[in-house]
Amino acid sequence: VHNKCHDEYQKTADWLMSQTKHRPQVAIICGSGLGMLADALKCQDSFAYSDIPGFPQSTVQGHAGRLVFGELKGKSCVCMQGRFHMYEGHSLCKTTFPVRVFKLLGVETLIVTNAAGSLADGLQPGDIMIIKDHVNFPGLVGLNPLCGPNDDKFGPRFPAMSGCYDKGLRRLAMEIGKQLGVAGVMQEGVYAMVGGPNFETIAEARLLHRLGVDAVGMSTAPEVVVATHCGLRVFGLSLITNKCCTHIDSDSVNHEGVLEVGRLRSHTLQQLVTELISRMEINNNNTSNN
Ligand SMILES: O=P(O)(O)O[C@H]1O[C@H](CO)[C@@H](O)[C@H]1O
Ligand SMILES: Nc1nc2[nH]cnc2c(=O)[nH]1
Repeated sequence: VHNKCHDEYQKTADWLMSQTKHRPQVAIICGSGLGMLADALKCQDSFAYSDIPGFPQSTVQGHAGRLVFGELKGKSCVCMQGRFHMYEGHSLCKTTFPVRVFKLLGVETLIVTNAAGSLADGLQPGDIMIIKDHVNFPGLVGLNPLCGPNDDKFGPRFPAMSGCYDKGLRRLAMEIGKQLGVAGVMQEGVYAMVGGPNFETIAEARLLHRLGVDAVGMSTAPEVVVATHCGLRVFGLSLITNKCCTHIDSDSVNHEGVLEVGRLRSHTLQQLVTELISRMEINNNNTSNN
């Protein structure tokens, strides 16, 4: 466990607030190949992760490594073009570092996106799965970013995780999907995080299928756990980039294919996320700073 102290998050948040006038209400974490979600932001201020004090570095192709602030339909946003994964060798505390920084910046709502493999018969590559719940496999065996001394300033020792994906935002997203004419490729499902970096064996994919998992990836759950712990409202979506290999004659998965599906669906995802942000209500009752 490599816990960070409150001051380290605060230092990064203070530095960012000294560099930009934006005071974001919504944060977006872009999944593999989904960095274009930041392109919709107006009046951008952007920072390379390597220039931000305390920030880890992105090492995965398809994750640019840039934090972008900007306005979207009257709401102030911050967008991570590139996330951190456990398999890159980061501690879970590092992979989730930005989430607590967002909290200190005054963010109320976190939107997490990812690329994921499908285990459900009804989920095809190109489909969008609204995450209704997750199975945090590393977390179940103690690889949890909240391990170690609890920081009561962020949240309780034993936070509830039932209902961590906001029901109202899920409903709103499905409604927007209908209006955009993409409801046919959208459905809710359960996301499971595995450690990676290898894709699943056939036996592992079959096991996940039998456990009721709809889509699998190597991220997201730790970010959502940390966000829920500190009281952020969370919305999550998976872009289904491939079917998991459940038979010896299934097509095998590769990262280039994952990124390609992201490119093909970029426009739809951008529309969906933009509309969601535009129509979500913000309470403005976050008193963590400014
Ligand atoms: O979860 P994101 O970052 O979207 O990326 C997913 O895609 C990569 C594999 O192609 C893995 O990193 C997996 O987690
Ligand atoms: N673990 C895992 N992660 C993914 N990310 C994108 N596709 C996949 C997949 O099939 N399995």
